[in-house]
Amino acid sequence: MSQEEPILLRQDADGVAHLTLNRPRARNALSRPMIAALQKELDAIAAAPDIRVVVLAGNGPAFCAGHDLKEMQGADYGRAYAEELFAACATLMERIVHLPQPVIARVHGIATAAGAQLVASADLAIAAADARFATPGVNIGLFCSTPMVALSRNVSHKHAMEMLLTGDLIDAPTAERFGLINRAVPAEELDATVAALAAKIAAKSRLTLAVGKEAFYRQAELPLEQAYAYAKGVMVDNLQAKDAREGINAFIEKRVPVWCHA
Ligand SMILES: C/C=C/C(=O)SCCNC(=O)CCNC(=O)[C@H](O)C(C)(C)COP(=O)(O)OP(=O)(O)OC[C@H]1O[C@@H](n2cnc3c(N)ncnc32)[C@H](O)[C@@H]1OP(=O)(O)O
Repeated sequence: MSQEEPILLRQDADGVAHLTLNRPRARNALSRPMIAALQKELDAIAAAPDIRVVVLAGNGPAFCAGHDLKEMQGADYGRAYAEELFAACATLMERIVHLPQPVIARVHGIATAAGAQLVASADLAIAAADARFATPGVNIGLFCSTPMVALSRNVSHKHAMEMLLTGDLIDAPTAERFGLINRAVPAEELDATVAALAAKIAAKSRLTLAVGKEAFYRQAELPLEQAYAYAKGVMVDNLQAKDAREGINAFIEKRVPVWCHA
């Protein structure tokens, strides 16, 4: 794949796919072609039986500086352009949440606005200790309404409001405290930490990961009683799967499971 492509894809032998935003000179600003390319790769990954985990990263000095403000200006801030842009962005974020494979955001540098939204939409996020995050739309008169959807589902009400209303950059330890990321690690440990996390998850059954990820998001939207009823159904179905039987048998027989959906 050419280095000029907006999205780079690399797949490791252990089932880990690496998706890299690749507009470093524009700090990986999410242009329409960039969003379309990312959507296309994720759609293909969703159907790929040999991919079990996805790592999302940015090339160059930043993870992602949000939507492409020059593209917006070039489109004269038109309503039709905006409708298409924000619909595509929402579809992209939903694609990440509904992807059968877990997604890990590997964050370095800056993650702002739609870049912070990507981090919040990922299932897991590991950041370099010097990474910084913000929803700075409020500073340019464009409130981060779509990033708000993912942000408010990840960090507390007051932390989300603080980020959205001030637009201030927060550092990685603060992002960890807010719950926007799992961990902040020294920059030189970022790749090893992400690789270890990805490998640990990639060793599980692909089916079990997909069942669990879908169940997590669906139950979170339900009232308690319905959530338990739904989760009960998921467990009943899950127990019928060959991988559940194999995992339980392997435990009892004190051996490593051999997944059917490896
Ligand atoms: C609902 C959601 C809304 C949104 O997503 S709105 C977007 C909100 N995003 C922002 O407000 C962030 C804007 N960018 C910045 O504040 C800074 O950049 C950074 C802190 C991310 C990085 O700073 P540094 O490393 O010093 O780079 P640099 O010189 O500012 O930028 C390098 C080149 O990248 C272009 N660029 C940066 N961000 C964007 C962007 N979001 N859209 C379009 N271009 C961008 C610049 O203009 C410049 O370009 P040139 O070299 O031609 O001067």
